Amino acid sequence: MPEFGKIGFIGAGQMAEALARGFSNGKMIKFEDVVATDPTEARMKVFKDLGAQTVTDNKQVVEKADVIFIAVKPQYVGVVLKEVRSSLKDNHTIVSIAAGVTLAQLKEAAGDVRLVRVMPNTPCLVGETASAMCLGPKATDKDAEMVRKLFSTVGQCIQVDESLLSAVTGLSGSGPAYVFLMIEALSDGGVRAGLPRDIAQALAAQTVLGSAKMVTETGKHPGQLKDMVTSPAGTTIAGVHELEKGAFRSTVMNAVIAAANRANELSKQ
Ligand SMILES: NC(=O)C1=CN([C@@H]2O[C@H](COP(=O)(O)OP(=O)(O)OC[C@H]3O[C@@H](n4cnc5c(N)ncnc54)[C@H](OP(=O)(O)O)[C@@H]3O)[C@@H](O)[C@H]2O)C=CC1
Ligand SMILES: O=C(O)[C@@H]1CCC=N1
Repeated sequence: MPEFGKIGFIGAGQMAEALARGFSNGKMIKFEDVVATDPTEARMKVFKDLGAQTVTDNKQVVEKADVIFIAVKPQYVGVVLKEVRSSLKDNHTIVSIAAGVTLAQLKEAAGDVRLVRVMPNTPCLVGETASAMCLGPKATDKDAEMVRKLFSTVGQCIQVDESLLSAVTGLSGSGPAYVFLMIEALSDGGVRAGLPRDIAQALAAQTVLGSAKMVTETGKHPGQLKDMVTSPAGTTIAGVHELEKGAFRSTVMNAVIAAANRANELSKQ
């Protein structure tokens, strides 16, 4: 019996694939212990080609798996859980990654089963996810330990109160998209200044990676690290001044808040 039993994915889209590949790269699971389902044949093929078992009925995932990831869009979570409710047993742990769908809504649809909410992000594909989880009333310490262990192999997983999960969604759930925009914009800037595209993109990505590492490894405040780059009357302050004119920091803050608000709206649908 594998450590986590069989892992099921209801919904085999982008995030399910990122998780499954990440868990497999982190040697937490083998694809032969994964069972997945999705209405889109092309998505089933992705999982089949990776070595997972694919089934055509959501109930079959529940019958075959012990840990079941609900990885459909938020508006379908209730429908999917009601569909499989009668097949859920004591051995099952349900892990929903859907933005905005609350533990109370999950319980209403699935019944009083062991529920965990996780908000991951796509960098789990490269072992660098920033994720947060919260536990439903029936989830056990073992469930918490299992989910933490799974997600810790693909990055970080912190336990938070459910009231913070929309803020987590706005920051780290959606955050990779903001960072990708930043990398694209840095590359475009480099191209505008005369660099070939491939060199610009490599420099932009490595600059973001190295800067993030300086924050995590030195523990210094980002403002202090910014000051270390910024020579008096130098080049950097000229660039920083342009960003401040464009309200860079408040725009990024507003992006996080807009995404968190959207997660709260999804809870009300
Ligand atoms: N993408 C991300 O970065 C993150 C996503 N999430 C959450 O993950 C969930 C999935 O998002 P994402 O992977 O991006 O979305 P995708 O659309 O890529 O994946 C969802 C998949 O579920 C399938 N699906 C739809 N209805 C059903 C059903 N009744 N039974 C089984 N499968 C079904 C969809 O098929 P079809 O296309 O045919 O409808 C689709 O392939 C969402 O709830 C999102 O909030 C959380 C964190 C990060
Ligand atoms: O865009 C979304 O709704 C999902 C949730 C967090 C990241 N992607």
